[in-house]
Amino acid sequence: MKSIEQLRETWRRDQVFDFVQPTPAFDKAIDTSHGPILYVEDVSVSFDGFKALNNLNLYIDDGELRCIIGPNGAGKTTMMDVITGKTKPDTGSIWFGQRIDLLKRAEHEIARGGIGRKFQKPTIFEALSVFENLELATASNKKVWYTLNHDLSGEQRDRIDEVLQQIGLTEHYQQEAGALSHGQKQWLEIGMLLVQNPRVLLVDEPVAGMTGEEVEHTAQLLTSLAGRHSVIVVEHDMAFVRSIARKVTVLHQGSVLAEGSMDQVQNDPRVIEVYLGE
Ligand SMILES: Nc1ncnc2c1ncn2[C@@H]1O[C@H](COP(=O)(O)OP(=O)(O)OP(=O)(O)O)[C@@H](O)[C@H]1O
Repeated sequence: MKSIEQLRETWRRDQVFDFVQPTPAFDKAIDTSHGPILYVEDVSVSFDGFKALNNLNLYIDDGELRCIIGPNGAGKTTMMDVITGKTKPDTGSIWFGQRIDLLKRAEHEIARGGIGRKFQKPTIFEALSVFENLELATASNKKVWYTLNHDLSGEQRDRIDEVLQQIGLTEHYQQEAGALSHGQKQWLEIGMLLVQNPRVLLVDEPVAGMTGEEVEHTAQLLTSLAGRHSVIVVEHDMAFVRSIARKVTVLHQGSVLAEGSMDQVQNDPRVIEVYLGE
């Protein structure tokens, strides 16, 4: 008969109870060989008969930085809600690469599977240090059981150091998060997503309330993330969008009204009409 010690060695918690099974990583299944990492096709969402999304079609290429603009009520938030699984559309399909059907996945699976979302209001732990916040965010990755029961691995520590550099908070790593400036809190929250190595990052109004210097830093940060991640930025601040934009999508009444460079969309008569009529 095996001793308790021997049993412990062979016992795998994640194989005992279904409910502690870690979410399977999507990584290997994400097929971007045709270019896009996200396919949003013919997606409609109605609230009490009102169409917040109306046959929306949107394709995001792997590694691109896309800005999404549009007047109030255009459907930008609802678009992020359907991609992240918060809202299930009435019709249409959403694929992560060519093989993962996001409509069959729950919100937490999508988050852990590689689609990170940064809400407007930071949700950092104010009483913890910058480093501890990043450490906790690391723990919510796919190996959650492992991470909660072990010290950080060298690889995780290296990733946190790398992210601290990216978000410009290396010198503040011991500082209490609550004492950071508004901009630094926003970067920390982006960092908390980055330590989980998301393939896609959705960022909602990242520069609202920031100082000019903070806006500039945020522009550098988001542009530096493209390539390794696909970044979707929803923003009202046109000067900021202009400073980072490669391709811009204009939403209006739940559909794509125009798409192209910032100059192209700003000179599009349909876009001008929609914004002037706001
Ligand atoms: N849960 C809901 N119930 C009812 N109506 C909703 C709901 N969520 C959104 N809507 C409506 O759907 C439309 C699109 O809303 P959405 O928040 O997606 O637009 P938005 O482009 O993000 O706007 P804003 O720029 O003002 O944040 C709006 O008219 C909104 O009132």
